[in-house]
Amino acid sequence: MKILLLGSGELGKEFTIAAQRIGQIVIAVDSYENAPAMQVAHDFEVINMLDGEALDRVVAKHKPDFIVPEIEAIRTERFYDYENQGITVVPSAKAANFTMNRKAIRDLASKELGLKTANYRYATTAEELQKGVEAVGMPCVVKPLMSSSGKGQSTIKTEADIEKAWKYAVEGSRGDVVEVIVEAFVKFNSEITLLTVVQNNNPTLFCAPIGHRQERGDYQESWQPAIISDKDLYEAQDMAEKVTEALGGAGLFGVEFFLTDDGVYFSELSPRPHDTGMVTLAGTQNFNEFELHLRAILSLPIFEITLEKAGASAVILASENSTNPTYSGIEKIAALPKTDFRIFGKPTSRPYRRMAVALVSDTVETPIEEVVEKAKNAARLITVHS
Ligand SMILES: Nc1ncnc2c1ncn2[C@@H]1O[C@H](COP(=O)(O)OP(=O)(O)OP(=O)(O)O)[C@@H](O)[C@H]1O
Ligand SMILES: NCC(=O)N[C@@H]1O[C@H](COP(=O)([O-])[O-])[C@@H](O)[C@H]1O
Ligand SMILES: [Mg+2]
Repeated sequence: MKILLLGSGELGKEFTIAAQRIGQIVIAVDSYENAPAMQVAHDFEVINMLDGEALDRVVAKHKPDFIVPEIEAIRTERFYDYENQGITVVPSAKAANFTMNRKAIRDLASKELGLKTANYRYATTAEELQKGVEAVGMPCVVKPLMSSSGKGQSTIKTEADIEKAWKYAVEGSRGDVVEVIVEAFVKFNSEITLLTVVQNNNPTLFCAPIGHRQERGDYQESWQPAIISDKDLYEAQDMAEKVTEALGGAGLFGVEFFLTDDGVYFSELSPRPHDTGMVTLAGTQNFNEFELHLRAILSLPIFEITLEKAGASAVILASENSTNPTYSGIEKIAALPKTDFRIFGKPTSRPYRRMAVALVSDTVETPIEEVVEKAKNAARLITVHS
């Protein structure tokens, strides 16, 4: 089968490797040359994926069987057309289109499906944001409707923050829409990603929940399994099933939840492998999240997902701009037991750009905090130089 991968970062690279291993053809697309997945794909294209005509050209040229989005910033409206042409858009044109825009997915989850979410409003001007803040109360979180990895996201604690939050969100917005969502701050005890695998002819399966910690809206460490109550787990699974069913198609979704004293809140979801799911690269499961995504897409039956180990991942970020990033400390991390790492091979760095990840695993009985601590210490051994 021929797969057109739209987005070629670290997640796409691992997906491509999984696909290559079982003889699939991958054409990797991104906005810059030598992106991680391009380094391991059969062929590549460099285009602006928000440009519908450029997308049409690439689709017409390669005639893929599958289109697999790897990022959100894509002219996803075109996907409905590709579906009509007989191409399978993963997981579905609707899933990719709805999750690209926080408004579409939030209204679907909250209004249509009745899932519990933070109270929220939308705003297209600083004045509307002021009204939104009054409605949801402070503290609250502001995010551009189109952004990811925490870009343009900030927390409003006092009146004085409103104007700043508006400007920051508009600057951090990636699409052509100048609109933000303002959400009540959820005082969560922890947050999880529930990797949910929707299969074409078989039941939906759930991975063991993944816990994670975020800074600046971007993940720093993730671990599996997250220790949560059965009640919270069933609530999360039920919500994940409802939202993935409404979006349609087959594939792996990363469904994000906040766990609070008054139950589970739905946050958002990725209709594709999730960054926090990189912990599965530590060998925590019989199949990692990329293999699961691939199998579900190809309609290869997945009999079960088993938790084989406890694991943790910790990110390794760049601190400076560079067009030739290099790495030190690899021999140190390599010397550690039960430890592995990935260097993504990004051709350039900028402050806070995720360049690599440390992976640690241990027996399922090991206290998960210990595994996380080891992953953090391992990550500190690698330095990105400019
Ligand atoms: N309403 C909220 N209350 C409390 N914390 C929040 C809220 N919204 C977001 N956060 C924090 O910010 C993080 C990032 O938010 P969110 O997942 O919405 O951003 P994102 O830009 O879509 O990130 P990604 O694309 O990496 O998933 C959350 O995981 C959580 O830690
Ligand atoms: N939270 C979404 C996420 O983790 N996406 C992953 O990061 C890449 C972009 O990285 P970059 O900004 O360093 O190019 C994306 O291509 C994807 O692999
Ligand atoms: Mg998120």
